[in-house]
Amino acid sequence: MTSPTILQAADLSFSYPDHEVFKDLSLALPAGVTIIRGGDGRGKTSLIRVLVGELKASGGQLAINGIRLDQQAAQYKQQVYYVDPRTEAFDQLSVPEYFASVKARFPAFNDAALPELLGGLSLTPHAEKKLFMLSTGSKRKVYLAGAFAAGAAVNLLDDPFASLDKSSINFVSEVLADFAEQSKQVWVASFYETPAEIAANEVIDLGD
Ligand SMILES: Nc1ncnc2c1ncn2[C@@H]1O[C@H](COP(=O)(O)OP(=O)(O)OP(=O)(O)O)[C@@H](O)[C@H]1O
Repeated sequence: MTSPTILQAADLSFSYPDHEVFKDLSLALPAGVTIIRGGDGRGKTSLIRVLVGELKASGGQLAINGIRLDQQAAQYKQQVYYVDPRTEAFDQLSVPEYFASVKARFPAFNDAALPELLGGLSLTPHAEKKLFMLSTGSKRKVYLAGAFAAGAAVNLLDDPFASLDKSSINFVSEVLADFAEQSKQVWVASFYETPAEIAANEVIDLGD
């Protein structure tokens, strides 16, 4: 039996004013883990931001659980967790305040998972700090922990191993291996090279 599609893209195209990034991309992503693979500048981040609804596609359609971005944008976006890893938007929040903000958006937020997530990502010593006090890697880990707890239907992780220590990479891989087995959430992660640690259900290859 094939799993039902959660995230659907039909003939999706995206261009910056001076060049085309991708054209007529069609996707039918079921629950589990999908990897976007591509070399430098191939469009991984742009594709993620189009799927989130932050960048407007130049053509095509997107739907999550049958809710179309062009018809019900707010309801579509409510189903998506994505944080630009470089954002400074949450810098003035403490780690618990950041998680509270995620919980306010995603009612299925799993508070009970936080201690294990913080431990697995070696964030426990930083658990009360404000985000601006954290290193790039620790901040990225807070956003990853937020994703893992949020319970969103679609989760987009841009280069999730970047700036992470080996033990956190192993932990993220284990968490994603668990999410590969469930039936309600799509996990899309972009990488320069498909990592051996991650068994993806689907791969979107943007080339080198
Ligand atoms: N705001 C922008 N305006 C114009 N071109 C852009 C813009 N942002 C990115 N680009 C270009 O679009 C292409 C795709 O960029 P994107 O960041 O999506 O690729 P990527 O695969 O995520 O790259 P990397 O792995 O280097 O982060 C690149 O050629 C990039 O230089």
